[in-house]
Amino acid sequence: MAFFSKLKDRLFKSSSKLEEGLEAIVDDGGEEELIEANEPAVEANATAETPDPAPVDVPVSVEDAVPEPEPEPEPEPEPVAVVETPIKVSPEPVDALVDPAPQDTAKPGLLGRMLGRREAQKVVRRTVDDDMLESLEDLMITSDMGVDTAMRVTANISERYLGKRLSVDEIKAVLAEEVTRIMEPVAVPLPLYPKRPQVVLIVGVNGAGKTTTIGKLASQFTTAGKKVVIAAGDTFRAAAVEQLQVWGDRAGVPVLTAPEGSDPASLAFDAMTQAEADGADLLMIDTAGRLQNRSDLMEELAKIVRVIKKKDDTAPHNTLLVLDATTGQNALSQVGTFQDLADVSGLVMTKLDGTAKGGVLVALADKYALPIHAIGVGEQIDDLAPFDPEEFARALIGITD
Ligand SMILES: Nc1nc2c(ncn2[C@@H]2O[C@H](COP(=O)(O)OP(=O)(O)OP(=O)(O)O)[C@@H](O)[C@H]2O)c(=O)[nH]1
Repeated sequence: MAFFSKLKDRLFKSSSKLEEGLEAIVDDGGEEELIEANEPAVEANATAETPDPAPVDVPVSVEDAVPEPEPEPEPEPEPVAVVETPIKVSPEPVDALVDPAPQDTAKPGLLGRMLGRREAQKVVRRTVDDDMLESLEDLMITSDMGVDTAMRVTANISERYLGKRLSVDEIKAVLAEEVTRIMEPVAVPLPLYPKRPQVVLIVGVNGAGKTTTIGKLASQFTTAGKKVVIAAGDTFRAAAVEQLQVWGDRAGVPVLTAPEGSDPASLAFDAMTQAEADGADLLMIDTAGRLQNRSDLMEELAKIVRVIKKKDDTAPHNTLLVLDATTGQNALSQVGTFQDLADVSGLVMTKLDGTAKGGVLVALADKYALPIHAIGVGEQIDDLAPFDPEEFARALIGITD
């Protein structure tokens, strides 16, 4: 199955919520129209404003991302976007002006057919006015896209379409275009640097999906030919360490552990030593997610960073915050909290499958503009996908091909 339809199927809860809302908005005050097949609803110049889709994979350059104190002996670094490896989708153009799903078809009469008239279709359209825009704004807010985003998107729609008549499918296309535009700048694959080992610190609350994401990433990096080492930094929870070992086995990657209750910073230091000795390309360090005791966690993370820096003062090279999409608006506040605790460099959003809260990604992008490196769409090892803004927008809004 193509990944696009997979994501669409998995985001169905978000999309069906939006879809039902849009249908209700258009039905409320909309009127049925008979249109010629493929007749545009609004002037062609509206499409002229459609932005060109940005390239999906935009690796961050090494120079920009990691200040190197000494020049590397290697030739000019080539950032490798590991999350783009397994699945590649070609974005499809958003055609805002064609109503692709007629609800009914009226056959032309004999005379019409003899004169070669095209088939007419029935479609319900509603005039874009203040009431309609307000309903649209409310729908976006209840779909977790955030108040600011909802206001901005409806303002854009108002500017382009006020007074024009749009069908559900046409509004969906316009919305997908707007969401794509917001998401494009944050769609940045996890960068790989020539620095060995590249140290990736994984942070996030318990249950967000850190262990699973580390396992999935380790598998993808390994498939991409990278040597990976994992450090089980949540030393206070034996179950967490065991789970990480299970994922390490699945990915074929060694997991370094320390006795229960021992200092996570000391494990991080040992892991650095071993990763260096092994010539590992990547060291992924899991961390605890006990937000209940914030100051302890802050101290723990700060200490891990301090000892890592003793080995390599440019490390950690990435601090990934793993967020659970099912927590909706809570994911937003977690970003704020973890930005205070650690220097978050990018996000992975898990559990986008089977949630009606996928819209929170739009609010996150709009508010924090942090790179979204990948999304989790299931519990299996392959269920980590590159973040493709257009694909996401179409899946979120429920556009069918
Ligand atoms: N459906 C779905 N489930 C996921 C995804 N990612 C993780 N999970 C599930 O979420 C639960 C928690 O995942 P973990 O990886 O253990 O989360 P954690 O952050 O390491 O949690 P702690 O070990 O408690 O710190 C597990 O049951 C995972 O299978 C995803 O993308 N989709």
